[in-house]
Amino acid sequence: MNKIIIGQHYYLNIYTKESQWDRPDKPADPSGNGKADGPEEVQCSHLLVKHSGSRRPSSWREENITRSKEEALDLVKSYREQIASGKATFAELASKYSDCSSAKRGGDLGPFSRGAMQKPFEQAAFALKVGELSSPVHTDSGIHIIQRTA
Ligand SMILES: O=C(N[C@H](Cc1nc2ccccc2[nH]1)C(=O)O)c1cc2ccccc2s1
Repeated sequence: MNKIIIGQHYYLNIYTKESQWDRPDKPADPSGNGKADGPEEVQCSHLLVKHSGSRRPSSWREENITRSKEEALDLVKSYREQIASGKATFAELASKYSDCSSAKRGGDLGPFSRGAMQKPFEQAAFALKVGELSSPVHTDSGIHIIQRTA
């Protein structure tokens, strides 16, 4: 049976919310990258392909978007392959083909924190490492490829 030691102190890291019995050997890191919950803010670029089921099936490049969801997914996969293989840069393809107005900035959305973007987009973006390319992400806007840049 485990002995219970009445009154033994334990140590709580107020930044990462982690607790331990042993006395910490260095001060807690207050910089918020205690890694317990990931980054507070990320910066991403994205390439959006809208389809007939998109919340707003219109964009700077096409007044009335009629492609099917399946066609949109095929396009997104081909763009992802061109970027991953180095045949084209993210910014080149986003500025040519993204149905988001951020196309004018090579797809750059700027820095954002949680709560700013549609949930599926946020979840994918905050799970990426810097430089990483997402798999296709579905939101009410359409289908996205996301690249975390910071
Ligand atoms: O919501 C926007 N654009 C929508 C399409 C869209 N839907 C999104 C959903 C999640 C993340 C980005 C998204 N962009 C549109 O043009 O119909 C944004 C455009 C821009 C431009 C610059 C910076 C942020 C944003 S967010």
